[in-house]
Amino acid sequence: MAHTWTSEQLVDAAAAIVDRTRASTPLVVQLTNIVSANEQANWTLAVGGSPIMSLAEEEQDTLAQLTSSLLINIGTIHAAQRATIARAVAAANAHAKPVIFDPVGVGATAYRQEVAAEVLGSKLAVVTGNAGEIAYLAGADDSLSRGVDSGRIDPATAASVVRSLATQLGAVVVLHGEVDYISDGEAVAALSNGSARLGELTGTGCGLGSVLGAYVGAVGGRDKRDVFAAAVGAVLAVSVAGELAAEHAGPGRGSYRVALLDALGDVVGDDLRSRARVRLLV
Ligand SMILES: Nc1ncnc2c1ncn2[C@@H]1O[C@H](COP(=O)(O)OP(=O)(O)O)[C@@H](O)[C@H]1O
Ligand SMILES: Cc1ncsc1CCOP(=O)(O)O
Repeated sequence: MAHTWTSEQLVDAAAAIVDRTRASTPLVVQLTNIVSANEQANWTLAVGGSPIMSLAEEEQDTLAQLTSSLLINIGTIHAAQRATIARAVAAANAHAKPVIFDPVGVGATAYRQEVAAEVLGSKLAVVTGNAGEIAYLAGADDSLSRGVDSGRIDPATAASVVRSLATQLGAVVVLHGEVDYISDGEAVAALSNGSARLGELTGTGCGLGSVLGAYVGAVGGRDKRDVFAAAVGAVLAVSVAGELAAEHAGPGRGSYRVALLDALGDVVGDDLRSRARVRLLV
């Protein structure tokens, strides 16, 4: 079925979600890695969400009832977390809470691939990753996957990979990088905001996962059109904050990291309306 978005409508819907999230404070349960967790909690707060990081399998049923969304990130996956993830995803599905999955480094090891396959067997609202991670899940090209950093991907391949993976999973798929590609299986949006300085920091892709958690939590996750707009909003919020931070920060990466958090805390819908560079490819 053909979608009915224009790029202006999509940016406007995304901008409204940025503002709505600040008014609604969605709770985002996050099972994530030990590298990025603190940054992710702060990014969630910065965009108006409420983070709770969790490690215990025993509390997942209760958290699933309370939460607006669940973020799963396998960046430092281990056996106990694997069991916790299985319980959390099952509980979120049972309570119809949207699940965002970030398969960090999935191309790197067979163990990550086993865990990712388990998560992909559940109902997911959004799958988000860099070119290597998304290409691996789509079965596109092994050579793109290397550790937790992005591989290069050409635009036509990126567009077709996100669309086919979105159709296959029944989820919105985000491929982030210098240009970001987002699809709900029908539309494919290419977003070219951002700053090369985002590449100076680890955990920006993970932080994007937390922003996705907040925005998808704010819209509820039932309507694919809303989830698509929320995903576009999350990528734009991070990318536009990345641009604003680059305009103010000192030359060191520590300064950029702080300026980025500040900018993310200040981003409002009108910043997206004035700065978004969004093209609908399909
Ligand atoms: N060279 C770049 N130019 C513009 N935006 C970028 C660039 N690299 C990354 N981004 C933005 O940074 C955010 C995080 O993406 P990325 O750097 O791919 O994450 P990761 O930490 O997984 O490598 C995304 O919103 C993306 O749009
Ligand atoms: C360095 C590292 N190692 C395991 S998880 C992680 C952080 C990855 O963050 P991102 O996926 O945002 O680059």
